[in-house]
Amino acid sequence: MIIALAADHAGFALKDQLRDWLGEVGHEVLDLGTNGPDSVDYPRFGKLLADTIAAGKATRGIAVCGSGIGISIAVNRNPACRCALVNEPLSAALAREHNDANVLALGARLTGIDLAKACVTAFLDTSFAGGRHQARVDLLSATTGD
Ligand SMILES: O=C(CO)[C@H](O)[C@H](O)[C@H](O)COP(=O)(O)O
Repeated sequence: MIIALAADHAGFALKDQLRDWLGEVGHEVLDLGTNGPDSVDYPRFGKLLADTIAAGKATRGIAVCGSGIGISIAVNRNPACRCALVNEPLSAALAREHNDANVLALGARLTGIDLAKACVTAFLDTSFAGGRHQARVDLLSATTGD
């Protein structure tokens, strides 16, 4: 499984820590930037991550900005992505189990590295439950949603 990561200037340090840790524990990672503190626009990096998922170049994504809000909105504009903004691991697990989320969003100004790692672990280790949840996820992909 290839995991793509993207962040803005507020999220790049946490993104880099997660990238290095994921690599150390054996995951294949794709770092889409940004790679420094210079101010950038989260919609560009959210779109880059979403396009990467939509193109099949990665099967999971991690998106980081200051709060996680802006970049999660950006990722979710692509219908190929179901991006969940979380700040604790149970939500990360439920995002997989119920929503088949393929992108996790984190807020670097709100979530420290240990909590972020716990969220990422739950996100990567939890399977989609299917069943009644499949029809609901299918509705998310439908044009009108009804
Ligand atoms: O999108 C956000 C807020 O919803 C993110 O937290 C951004 O990282 C933040 O807006 C960036 O703010 P800055 O003052 O330009 O560093």
